[in-house]
Amino acid sequence: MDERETSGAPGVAIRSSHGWVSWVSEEDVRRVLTWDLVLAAVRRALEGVSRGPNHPSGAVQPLRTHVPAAGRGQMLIMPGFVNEDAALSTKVLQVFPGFHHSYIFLFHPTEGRLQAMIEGDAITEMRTAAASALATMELHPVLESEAHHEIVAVLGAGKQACVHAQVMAHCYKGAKIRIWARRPEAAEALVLQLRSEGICAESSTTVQEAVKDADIINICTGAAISILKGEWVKPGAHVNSIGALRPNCQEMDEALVKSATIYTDSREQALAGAGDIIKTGATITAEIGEVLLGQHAPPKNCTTIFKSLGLGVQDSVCARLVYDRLLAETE
Ligand SMILES: NC(=O)C1=CN([C@@H]2O[C@H](COP(=O)(O)OP(=O)(O)OC[C@H]3O[C@@H](n4cnc5c(N)ncnc54)[C@H](O)[C@@H]3O)[C@@H](O)[C@H]2O)C=CC1
Ligand SMILES: O=C(O)C1=NCCCC1
Repeated sequence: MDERETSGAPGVAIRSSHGWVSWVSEEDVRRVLTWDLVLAAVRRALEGVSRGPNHPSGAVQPLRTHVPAAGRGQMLIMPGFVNEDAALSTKVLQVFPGFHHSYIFLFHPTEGRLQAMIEGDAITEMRTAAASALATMELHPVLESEAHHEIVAVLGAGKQACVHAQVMAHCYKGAKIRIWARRPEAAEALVLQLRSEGICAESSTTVQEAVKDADIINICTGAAISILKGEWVKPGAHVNSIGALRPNCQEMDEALVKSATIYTDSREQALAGAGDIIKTGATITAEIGEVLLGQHAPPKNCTTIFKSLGLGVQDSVCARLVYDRLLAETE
């Protein structure tokens, strides 16, 4: 009999001395994940972080470890456990010149054995954008008026910019997306891709033009110094800030950070790594999980910032989701 038939493991099954382990490709991840599934899973992860490790629906979220490697690269290690989802994993992210990829190792939550090795880039993209979308919907709820279509600025034209535009269009029907990128041709290419997906998108030539009157701003670049000034941002707008993830980096100017109410995915991770908060001495009002749980009511009509650090628990719930959906396909 073909060993694959006997393994019961989804994806490409590899026999280890501790049982079958699945190798799950990027293609399979993209095939089984939908925005609604990822939004729901990331919500449970964020709530779990804010509930803490001792709650029955809590999560365990250690700090990310950075391992500088010989030469010019580094390895980032991102573990996480979400009890509600039986999701225990570690993401290993390789950041080397010309090579920037991640792998998620998913473990059986009670037996400890390795269940799957999953290519991690698609999960990283979708769960990061989902966290931003969840924060945005809490802090900048969809307006009742059907006449109002949110203006959404996206700074950057890379992987995160693309998924942020897509998830914003998914959550805010009729949203008008504006893309700014350092290279205008990259912004144009993303605009064409989004339009081909039925999303209303246009490019802007400057950051200031992109964010003018915008209701929602997504900073999705590799910038290490501030590219967004407070004076350009409409009072009451919401900003998702997902980059500048080192204590000495910044992507928003002090005026913006100081004028806004600030939320994060993890207080602990933000105080360890978010230069926008560390360098400005800004106060974190609440974790977004506390808002999702109804433990904190966001103020109305204030400018808000979601400082996203990226958490291993977000990867864990998505990895579990992918594995379970692939398993269901084999049954
Ligand atoms: N918070 C989170 O959970 C996560 C955050 N990130 C962060 O998101 C950011 C974007 O990541 P990806 O889209 O995967 O990268 P990418 O390489 O696909 O795209 C980066 C974009 O930023 C632009 N860029 C680079 N330096 C710039 C600068 N100084 N000024 C303006 N634009 C600049 C590039 O031209 C490109 O358009 C990075 O800062 C990354 O560290 C990525 C994954 C998760
Ligand atoms: O959360 C992730 O995944 C991250 N990816 C790139 C930079 C650090 C955070």
